[in-house]
Amino acid sequence: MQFVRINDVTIRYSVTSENPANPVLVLVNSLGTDGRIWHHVLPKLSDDFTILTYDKRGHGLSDLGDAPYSIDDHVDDLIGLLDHLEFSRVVICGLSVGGMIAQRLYERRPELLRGMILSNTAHKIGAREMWNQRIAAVEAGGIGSLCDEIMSRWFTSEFRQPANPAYQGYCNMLTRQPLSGYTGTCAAVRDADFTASVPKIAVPVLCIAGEYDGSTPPELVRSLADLIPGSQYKIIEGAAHIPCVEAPAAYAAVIRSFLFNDIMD
Ligand SMILES: O=C(O)CC1=CCC(=O)O1
Repeated sequence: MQFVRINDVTIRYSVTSENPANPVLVLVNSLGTDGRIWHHVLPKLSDDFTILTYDKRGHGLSDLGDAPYSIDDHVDDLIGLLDHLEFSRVVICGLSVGGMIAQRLYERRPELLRGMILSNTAHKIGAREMWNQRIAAVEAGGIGSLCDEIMSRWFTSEFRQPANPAYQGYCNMLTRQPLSGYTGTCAAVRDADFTASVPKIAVPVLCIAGEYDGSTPPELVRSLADLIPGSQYKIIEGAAHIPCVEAPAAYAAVIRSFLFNDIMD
């Protein structure tokens, strides 16, 4: 685990097995989570890829910075982190708002990317009013007041059992995120719309949906894939919004297949 100061914000990051011969895969976490969501996926991919994970600003051990944020604030941090590590021509895998960060990174700095995995995400997620209501509810009652509702979209009912300690752990992860980091990123998602820019993406793209995803349902992810020429679309069965937690083997397998068949020469 390492830390770097970027744009006056301390960012926590981690890089696996830095073998210069391996392609770099950058994993970008979702709203209300931090880089630990990738824990079960890393061992399945790290023999063949150098993997960068980090905590977006306002999440995990990274600083808050000045909330609310825009997607560009998150993209500035990621560009700073890639520059710091001297990584370029990476494959990015962004989950949910992480996928929006990926879409905007491509728009701003396409030369940094050789491929994209847009996971449980879309060109536009949710209506402005929905995000404003969520921000107001969290400001009034804390993130915990929405925990059950949010978890019902993140995980299947099989996972959401009180006897499942992992379920409790991810509730803790959500509710322990800094309030303004969470609401600040809600504002970034609210204000983002990449409908016009994603048809211009000209690197290989894999769009991943979770069968039971209540936040970015399969038909929404499919509509993103339909906008991107030549993109692939895969559904992870038996998972919801966070398949890297609920179905890490299936998730790593579709990523591996895409990387080996469509990215690496
Ligand atoms: O918490 C949610 O509703 C799901 C979500 C939307 C954007 C994101 O990153 O997560």
